[in-house]
Amino acid sequence: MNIGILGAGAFGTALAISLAGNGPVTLWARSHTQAAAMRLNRENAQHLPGVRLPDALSATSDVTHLADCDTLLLAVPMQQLRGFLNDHAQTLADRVLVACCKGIELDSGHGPIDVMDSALAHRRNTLLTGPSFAHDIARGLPTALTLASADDDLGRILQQGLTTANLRLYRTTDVTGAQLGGALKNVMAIACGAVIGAGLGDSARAALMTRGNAEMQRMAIALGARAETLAGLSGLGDLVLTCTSDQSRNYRLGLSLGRGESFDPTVTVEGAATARAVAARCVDWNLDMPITNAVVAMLDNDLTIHDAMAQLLARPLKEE
Ligand SMILES: NC(=O)C1=CN([C@@H]2O[C@H](COP(=O)(O)OP(=O)(O)OC[C@H]3O[C@@H](n4cnc5c(N)ncnc54)[C@H](O)[C@@H]3O)[C@@H](O)[C@H]2O)C=CC1
Ligand SMILES: O=C(CO)COP(=O)(O)O
Repeated sequence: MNIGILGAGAFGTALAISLAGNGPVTLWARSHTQAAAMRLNRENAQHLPGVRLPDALSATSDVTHLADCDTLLLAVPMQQLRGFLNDHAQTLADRVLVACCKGIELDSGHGPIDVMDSALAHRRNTLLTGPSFAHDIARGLPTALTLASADDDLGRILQQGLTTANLRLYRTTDVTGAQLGGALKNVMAIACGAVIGAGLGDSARAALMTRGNAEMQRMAIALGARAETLAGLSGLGDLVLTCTSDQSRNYRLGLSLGRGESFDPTVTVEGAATARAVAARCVDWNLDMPITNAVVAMLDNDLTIHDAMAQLLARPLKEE
């Protein structure tokens, strides 16, 4: 497998570092300056400082250097994915594509594979998702991820080719479940960060994670996912990681909301747009998504975390 990775942020770079242990990998950055600095300094100083880029990793900003790559990993943020696909349709044509982003597109309500399926003519579109912080992967720490492909034969090939010394891949054909698990856990991480930031305690966080998991399952199953996918790495696994670690940017945004502090708007926080994308559609989908709606209200400054918790606690009592 000849692998190229497009998007030289934290995640794309971390995956490139790990995959370079298997053989040559090309990492494409849209910025000439960034690619040149990575070649010169053997470091992605902007997104992954302090980690040496291995010799088997070639950094470039020239898409023609991807000509020999049969498999392309796309590591750009979710809301940029469609524009990126349109800009690079020629480069991406006839390759196996692996989206590495997590989220739901605001304009369409679609996840990464759905966006690729609608934007590109071909259908070899897959997704790599699951609990993994870029810094952990880049430092060679053990990580398990989910490779989602509707075509199981393709899934097996990718599972084999993208497994590395520290990345263990499981696979699923439930692309809907994998997309939604990875997207929705970020919304729950914002909520959990807000609870901890406001000093509401670990018990409240455990309640939110569990009810958040129920909310994720409800939506995913309504949209055709399998319940076991949501109980796997791409759902529960990533929910646990992201709701409990301040390595997570979504969780850190939540912490800031809970503390009444500002948050750097240039940081990639996928859960904010995803929460809005879901909240805008959950009435049409006939879905009860109280935590997601509370997150949107907090992001819009319509609710404090204390009011949001009071509202959630005051909901009608029900069976678990
Ligand atoms: N950082 C992490 O630990 C993990 C991130 N992810 C997912 O990976 C995706 C990317 O996140 P990060 O790499 O962390 O973000 P980042 O903020 O570190 O980097 C994003 C990169 O995308 C590039 N980019 C943005 N728009 C582009 C465009 N139109 N064309 C070309 N390049 C473009 C930026 O220049 C930047 O290099 C997100 O969906 C995130 O949820 C998934 C698992 C772990
Ligand atoms: O997806 C991630 C961990 O699996 C990364 O989380 P953040 O985007 O919140 O940093």
